[in-house]
Amino acid sequence: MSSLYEKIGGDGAVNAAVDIFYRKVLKDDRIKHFFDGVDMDKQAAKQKAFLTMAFGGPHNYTGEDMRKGHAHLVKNGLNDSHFNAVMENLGATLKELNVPADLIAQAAAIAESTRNDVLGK
Ligand code: HEM
Repeated sequence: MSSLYEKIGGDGAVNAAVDIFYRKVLKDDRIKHFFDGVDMDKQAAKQKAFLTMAFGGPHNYTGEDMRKGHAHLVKNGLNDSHFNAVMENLGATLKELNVPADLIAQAAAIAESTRNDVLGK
């Protein structure tokens, strides 16, 4: 037992979290419009990538990738308030899965570390 990713439950936990997290995001009036026209089924790999990153698991994304991947959203107004909403949904998802609070805080800190890249700052 070492990384946060393993402590949270590895690949199995990511799969469980993906469904709950995206159901929340797509219901959230503050941010759902950013996902208009994004085929969420085809996005399965990307959804998993998001959560794997937040859990500190193995992924191949750099900060530059996050910048490029969200640049079109920033052009459409993506800002801190939307980032905060995603963080809220992430925390609520992990809580629902009974992830201990200290691990939720660690996942939040990792997701938070991508803020400037995601928002193109
Ligand atoms: C918490 C930090 C975030 C992380 C770690 C993250 C991670 C990712 C990753 C890994 C992808 C896939 C990139 C690719 O392979 O092309 C992605 C795509 C996407 N993200 Fe994020 N993201 C974050 C924040 C946000 C926020 C705040 C929003 C909007 C409210 C958002 C909306 C999207 C959308 C709509 C896509 C799909 C873009 C497309 O394919 O057109 N993300 N994100």
